[in-house]
Amino acid sequence: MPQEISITDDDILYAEKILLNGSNFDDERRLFIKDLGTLDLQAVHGSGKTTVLLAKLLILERKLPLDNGCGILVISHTNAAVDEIKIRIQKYCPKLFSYPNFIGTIQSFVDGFLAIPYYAQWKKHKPVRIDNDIFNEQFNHKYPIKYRSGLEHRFGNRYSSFIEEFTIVDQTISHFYTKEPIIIPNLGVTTPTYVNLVKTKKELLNTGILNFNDAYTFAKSYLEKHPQLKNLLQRRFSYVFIDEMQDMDIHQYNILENIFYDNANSKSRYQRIGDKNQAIFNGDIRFHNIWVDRTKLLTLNGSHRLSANISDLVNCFALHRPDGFNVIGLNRCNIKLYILKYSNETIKNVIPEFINLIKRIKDQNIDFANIIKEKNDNGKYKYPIKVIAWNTIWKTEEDNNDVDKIRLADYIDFSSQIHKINIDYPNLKSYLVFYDRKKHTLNVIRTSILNALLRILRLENSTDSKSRNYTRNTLINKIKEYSEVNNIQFQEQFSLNLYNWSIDIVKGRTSTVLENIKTYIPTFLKVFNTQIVNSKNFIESEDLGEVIDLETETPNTIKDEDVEIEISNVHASKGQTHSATLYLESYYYRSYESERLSPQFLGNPIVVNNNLGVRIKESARMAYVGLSRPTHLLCIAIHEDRFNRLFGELNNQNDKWEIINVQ
Ligand SMILES: Nc1ncnc2c1ncn2[C@@H]1O[C@H](COP(=O)(O)OP(=O)(O)OP(=O)(O)O)[C@@H](O)[C@H]1O
Repeated sequence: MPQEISITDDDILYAEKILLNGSNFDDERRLFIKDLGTLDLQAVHGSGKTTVLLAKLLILERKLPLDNGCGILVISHTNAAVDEIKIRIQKYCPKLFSYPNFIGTIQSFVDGFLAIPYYAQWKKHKPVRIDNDIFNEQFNHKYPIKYRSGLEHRFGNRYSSFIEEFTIVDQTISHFYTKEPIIIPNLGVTTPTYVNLVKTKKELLNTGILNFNDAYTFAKSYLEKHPQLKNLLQRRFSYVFIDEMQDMDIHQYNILENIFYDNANSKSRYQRIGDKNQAIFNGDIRFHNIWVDRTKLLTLNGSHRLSANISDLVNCFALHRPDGFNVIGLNRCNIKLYILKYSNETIKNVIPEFINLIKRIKDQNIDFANIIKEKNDNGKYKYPIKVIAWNTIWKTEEDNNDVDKIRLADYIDFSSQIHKINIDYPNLKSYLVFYDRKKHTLNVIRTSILNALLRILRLENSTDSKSRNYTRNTLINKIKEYSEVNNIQFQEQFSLNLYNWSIDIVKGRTSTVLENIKTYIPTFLKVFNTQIVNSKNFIESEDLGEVIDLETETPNTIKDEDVEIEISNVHASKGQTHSATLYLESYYYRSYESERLSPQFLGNPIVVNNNLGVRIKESARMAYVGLSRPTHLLCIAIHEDRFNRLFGELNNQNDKWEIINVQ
């Protein structure tokens, strides 16, 4: 059994002083902080679940070292979440952040404690790399292109995930974790495509070029072959805390469960913390059924972040609604909820109107005026003002005139916001690596790829007299014309490629994209009656040379007098606390959040049953996360057509909402 530790009121007072700016933990939160047994904590948005975990860790630091060399394990999903823990408490916790304790991502835990030792035992050397990018680059390099094109054709968008999700079990292509055979339609196991797939994967495994999923394959095998390992890990880590549990994928969930719960036989105390309603990363609708609550389930219900107005609204979007579900907004701010009603003509005035509103409210509300100014030790705003949207995918030039597919880019003229990006990099790869990573839209990547294609055209100086003078727009027009003249779907495929490449780069699959673009270039050049001659070095060279590091450039912000706002997407705002948030409705799969969720905006809690569509569920989760960020001011931008059609019953006589017509 782990060493018994008791947490006193004095310990809690110590944590409050560091974390709470004069406030206190109430009984519900003290109950969790004091409890070191195996349990789940389901905590609603803004209830302070990160804060109570930090309190517990600050207190445990005072009790370290544990007896018998045992340690504490803290796991989160992303590096950003781990960094957040470090930023907030590392300076108070020198012991917690060193051996035998471990604080890191689920991937770093699995790599370090399971996959690498097992691989080293098997091969007598450590893996060369565990990294999707390098794996994909090497895979595409080794797997003959003639077979790859056939597979890409079969899998379409899913090709990259397929390459990362398979392993070899007895010469059979199988799922990396379940080890079940993967049936590839119309592909026999004796075909060269299949045989070479097996051969290439084996070669990479033997050399030690692994992807992230391979680490789970090895981890699982290690645990199966050495059952005593589980015991060793349980002894090593007496207390295990998993933050943002709802974001774990099923294989991550299972491996943790197997080691640290061990069918209730574990020596470790295992605490899982999260909010099922905020699962927007794994995108897995089944996840609600995967995370099975522990017998001991603690909850944090009140939201310290939200006011009653905001909380009452956000409650309506919660898909996971245990009996009596109701998030109480504990923040006493009484600012109304705002709708900014815009038209096609006034859409670009939505953000300026939001800025005006902030200025007005700050003149009337001293608390708001103070909170928007507050800064952290690192000089950044503690509670930033943000504009967020779900669909931040850049429109292609072709659908620019389609006013009914509104996305983030329609609300703001990015060309005036984005600083000059170098458009003359030394080689194709640089265009894929040095796009502006601070921007959360795909547009910057798409633009960078188009710039690279223009550069190739310039280098080729083809017989098409315009080649040297194309701009991104005229290039797209030329492709459109080519499709029409030849009566083929070239333009559609070109747009789809740009979209898929941009998405894959965001996901870190730069090497795969580079290979895909290289393969596509001859087809692209045919449009201009030319082929690769002068651009060969530009396409092949991979030396990134001395290029400015765009990571250090300023993020996407707009400053108007003393109001600074940041533009971002809903995913990136996860876990954040804003002082004011403007949520821009956006088009996704044939409709808008304001359409799919209009009953919820009007105050009706969502009813979860088997008839509830997948897109409605997705939209509800997105709205739940996005709308639950601000402490004070929540604005939602809705088009007047949708407002008039669906929100007619809201008007300014309402004591909760205020509707502003954007002029
Ligand atoms: N006990 C408390 N008293 C007062 N304020 C608190 C308390 N706990 C947390 N807060 C404040 O409430 C806000 C939200 O806290 P925190 O980020 O820990 O919540 P969370 O549950 O992790 O949020 P989410 O899951 O929605 O991202 C922060 O500004 C935090 O400082």
